[in-house]
Amino acid sequence: MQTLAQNLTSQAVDASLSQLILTLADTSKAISQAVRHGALAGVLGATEQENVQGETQKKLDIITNEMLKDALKADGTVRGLASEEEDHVVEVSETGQYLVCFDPLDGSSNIDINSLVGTIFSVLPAPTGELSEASFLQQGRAQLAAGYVLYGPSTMLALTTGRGVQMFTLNPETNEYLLTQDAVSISKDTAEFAINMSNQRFWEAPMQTYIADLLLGKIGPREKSFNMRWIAAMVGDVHRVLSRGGLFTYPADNKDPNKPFKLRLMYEANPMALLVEQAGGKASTGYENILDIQPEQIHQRVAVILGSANEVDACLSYHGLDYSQEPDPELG
Ligand SMILES: O=P(O)(O)OC[C@H]1O[C@](O)(COP(=O)(O)O)[C@@H](O)[C@@H]1O
Ligand SMILES: [Mg+2]
Ligand SMILES: [Mg+2]
Repeated sequence: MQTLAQNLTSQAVDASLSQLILTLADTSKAISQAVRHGALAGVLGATEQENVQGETQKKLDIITNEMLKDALKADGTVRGLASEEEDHVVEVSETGQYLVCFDPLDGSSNIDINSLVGTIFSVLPAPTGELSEASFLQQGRAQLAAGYVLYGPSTMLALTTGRGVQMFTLNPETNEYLLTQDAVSISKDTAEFAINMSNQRFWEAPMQTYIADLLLGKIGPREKSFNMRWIAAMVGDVHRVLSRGGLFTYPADNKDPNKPFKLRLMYEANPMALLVEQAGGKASTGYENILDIQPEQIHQRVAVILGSANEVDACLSYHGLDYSQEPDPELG
């Protein structure tokens, strides 16, 4: 089995980008250890602090953020970073070529129940000139690499550098990531969906109707039964979608009018959308392709609908969009 380093070489990934990916991977091994020790290391539980988004930070949110920041500062290829747990962008090295956006620990509410959590990252090219928040506001299509590490029964890394999606499993004996799945491909069709059903009454009408039709199963317009899953960690839900297909959505809701969306564009939606597209799936807000969004803020939130291509199309058709048809050449 190929190691991560061998795989990057065989894919002819640029040397400095490979170095950055290996740094992220090495840090995830240390995070995996910290997560694994759990209550033994006293790392569970919340702190008194809130992040810029008003969410109480867990101890592990802060620990993992510091681990990634320290590693990226030492790496030498990074110009700046943006993190869920940092109010502002952080300048790293004047000579760095890359910007890294990350969610150091996704699925924070799962920490204290010993359930799935992960790290999500996105790598963008660093524009020349002074570093500011504006340097980061690039469309998801500009990402040079994206991936996540899932700290589950085994620790797994899913990665894309724009050459499909590869999955690596951390060998606990050698502490090395080994390629366990190449050319990951999401099935076009699925009978499984993931949504937080407790928000149902707050969704927009198209999502209400779409989910109601899924729940009707064989006796409804879809004429097929669907199963539902919800891990409460995007990283776990997207891993399932990449592994066996499915539709994952965190749609717009009006529970809190000041916060219509939950997931963050720069370090949750964009990297996951690139992985999903590279595996043959689709990722949309319901109204536009996630990778085409022009970001306005580093902590901006978006609606997310992603997964098996035909099922995402089915969901979009309820939003008045039909992406499954080829464009009409007559209409130009
Ligand atoms: O609390 P809910 O509605 O189940 O939301 C779960 C969602 O929130 C998140 O946990 C947000 O991520 P963080 O834990 O990094 O804040 C997603 O991973 C997940 O899909
Ligand atoms: Mg998250
Ligand atoms: Mg997080």
